[in-house]
This record gives sequence, C-alpha cells and structure tokens, in this order.
Amino acid sequence: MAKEASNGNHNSATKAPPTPSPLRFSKYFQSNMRILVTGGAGFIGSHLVDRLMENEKNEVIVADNYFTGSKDNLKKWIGHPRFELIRHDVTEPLLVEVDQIYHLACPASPIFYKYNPVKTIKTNVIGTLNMLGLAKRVGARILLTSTSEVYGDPLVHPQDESYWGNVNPIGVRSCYDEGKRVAETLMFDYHRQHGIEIRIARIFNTYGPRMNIDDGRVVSNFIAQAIRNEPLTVQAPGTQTRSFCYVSDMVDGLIRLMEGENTGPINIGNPGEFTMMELAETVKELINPEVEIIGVENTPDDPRQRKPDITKAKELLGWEPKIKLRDGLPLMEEDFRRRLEVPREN
Ligand SMILES: NC(=O)c1ccc[n+]([C@@H]2O[C@H](COP(=O)([O-])OP(=O)(O)OC[C@H]3O[C@@H](n4cnc5c(N)ncnc54)[C@H](O)[C@@H]3O)[C@@H](O)[C@H]2O)c1
Ligand SMILES: O=c1ccn([C@@H]2O[C@H](COP(=O)(O)OP(=O)(O)O[C@H]3OC[C@@H](O)[C@H](O)[C@H]3O)[C@@H](O)[C@H]2O)c(=O)[nH]1
Repeated sequence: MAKEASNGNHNSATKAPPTPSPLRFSKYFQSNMRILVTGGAGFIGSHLVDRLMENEKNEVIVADNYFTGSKDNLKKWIGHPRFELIRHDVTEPLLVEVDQIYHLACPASPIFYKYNPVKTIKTNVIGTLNMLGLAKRVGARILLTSTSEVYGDPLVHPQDESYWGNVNPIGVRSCYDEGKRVAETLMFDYHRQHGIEIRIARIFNTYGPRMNIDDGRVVSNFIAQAIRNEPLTVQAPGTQTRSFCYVSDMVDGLIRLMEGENTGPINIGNPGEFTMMELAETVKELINPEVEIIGVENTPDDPRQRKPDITKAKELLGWEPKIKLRDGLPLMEEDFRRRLEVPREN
C-alpha cells in the first residue's frame, strides 16, 4: 500500500526512473564501426561478412546485385539487428553513412567476367568511382580487392608488387585485368588528390566452401567433377601454374590490411605453386582415386605461371597463410558434397 502511494505521487522527488527499453542494453547500440561490404553475397565477401559480424561492435551493410552471389551465403545474418542487405548495383551511386568500405563487387570467375565484358568494365571503373565518391563524402577508409591478374601473363616470377605486369589491353580477359588496373589507378588518384584513406589487396587464386558449384574456376570444377565421378578437365597445356589460398587465410589478410597503416598494393595469396595437372592429381588422390583426368582446350591469354611474393604482407601485416592446399581441399569437399547431396562412401 505504501509503495503504491509513493508510485502514484507524481510530485515525489524520489520517483523511480522508468524502466529503460531492453534495446538500451542490446549490443546494437554499442556498435562503433559501420562497414559496407560490396559484393558481400559472393564467395570471399560472405566469409568476410562472417568474420566482421563476429565482432559485436561492428554493423555490416552488404550491397550486392546477386550476379554471381546469393542471399543464401548470408542467410545466417538476415534479420540480425547489426546486419543489412541491400540489392544494389555498384555502377549506380549509393548513399550510406559508413566508416569502412570493403569493395569486392565484381564477378571473379573468368566465365562470368567474360559473359558481359562491358558490364565487367563498368563494374570495375564506374563501380569503383562510385565507392570512392562515397568514401570521400563520408570520410570512410576503402579497401579494393584487386587481383593477381594485374600482372597478366607475368614475365617476372614470383610476382612482387613492384612488377608492372604484362597484360593484353585488347584481349578477352582485359575487361577484368585492365578494369582492375584502372580501379587501382582511381584508388591512388583519389588518395593523392582528395586524401582518401585507401587499401589495395592483390588477391591470388582463392578457394574454399561456398564457391558456386558451377563457378567455372579450376578448384571448384575439379572438386565437383571428382564428386560426380566426371573426368577432371585440365585445360592445355596443364603445365600452367597457380597458387591457391584458402578463404579463411584470405579474409584474415584483408582485415589486417584494412586495419593496418599501409595503402598497399599488397599481394595476399599462398605461395605454394602447382601446375594444373598437379592440382588434378591431388584432387584425384584426395577425393576420388577412380576419376579420369582429361586434357581439354584452353581459352586465350591464360597466364602461364603465377605465384605471389608475400614478403610485403609478412613484413607489413604480419600475415602469412596457414592452410596448405592438401588441408583446404577436404574442407571444400565436405561443403560440396553437402550441396551436391553426394555423401562420402566409406
Ligand atoms: N576468388 C579469387 O580467387 C579472387 C582472386 C583475385 C581477386 N578477387 C576479387 O575478390 C572479389 C570477390 O571475388 P569472389 O571470388 O568472392 O567472387 P564472386 O563472384 O563470388 O563474388 C563477387 C560478388 O560481387 C557481386 N557483384 C558483381 N557485380 C556487381 C555489381 N555490379 N554490383 C554489385 N554487386 C556485384 C556478385 O553478385 C557477387 O556476390 C572480386 O572483386 C574479385 O575480383 C578474387
Ligand atoms: O576446368 C578447368 C578450369 C580452369 N583450368 C585452368 O586452371 C587455371 C586457373 O583458372 P581459373 O579459371 O580458376 O582462374 P584464373 O587463375 O585463370 O583467374 C582467376 O585469377 C584470379 C582472380 O582474379 C579471378 O578469380 C580469376 O580471374 C587456368 O590455367 C585454367 O586454364 C583448368 O585446367 N580446368
């Protein structure tokens, strides 16, 4: 009774404060970094989003047009209070208030970037211009995922960042290679002219769970073929080399680059180098010893060798990859078997 009287007395100086909304105590209101990930519904982007979302102080916005990405890759975050997903094409301007931009939007598989080459150039050039314009307007730091393809068919081996590359400017891969080179140029021009904080990662071939099954890149092709018991298609001559980085190592490198003090460009990749025939033999041995390996025709301008020099990443970011190809392939196999609904026979 006495309590009721006291609660009902609006003139009382000892009135209890109203109960705060439960939202006042939610993590949402403690966030101190809003991060935009373009291309966040894609392969690397969705793994990056997972890592960024692990930090309860981050809010993450993904902008993606779903050309090669999928909402499925982000399903565990849809509806989360610190997460937003926007259907957006980066060739159009985007107005959001953010502190950091990871700019990944661009098809990465040669089959997909060659499908509509004019659109690939627009994505790289106009898309990067739009994201730099956004970074300038809101004062955000921006990281571009460039590529080892800026080295073209390299005449220097392994490739370090000082190498200017050997790119065919009018070939079928140029929409991607030259597009990324212009994107790098734009990043540095905005940095020098407008003082934008930039970071450039030159990513070497990356693989892992969530790659599209029909992505067309070599690791996903071989794993899907081995699981389906179809011949592994080694494109001629089979002696061409690549260096494969597992996606968790890649994401770790990208975050270190964003958080560090160096603009780059910095190579992020795994220096373990394999011919495509060696890769096919490794997949055969690990996944399906019965599968056939066949030679097929290649496409024009396929780089003959590729291996990153990661001295700079080691020195400036304290980063190096941890997962060897032989350990990463079975992790990807597991994901592909689940999606293809082909369990491993014991
Ligand atoms: N995976 C690799 O081996 C590799 C190597 C070098 C560089 N990269 C770069 O890393 C980034 C991500 O590559 P990935 O392997 O995750 O490729 P991905 O194709 O899986 O992802 C790209 C994402 O960008 C989206 N996208 C494409 N065009 C867009 C547009 N105009 N507007 C908005 N969204 C768009 C796609 O829908 C997709 O979700 C790309 O910039 C790629 O060039 C990747
Ligand atoms: O089924 C296949 C597919 C590909 N290959 C060969 O495997 C090698 C790698 O081809 P991929 O299509 O996986 O990728 P590429 O290295 O050519 O390009 C990639 O490089 C770095 C990124 O920027 C992009 O993800 C992509 O452009 C090529 O020599 C290709 O000829 C096969 O032997 N069989």
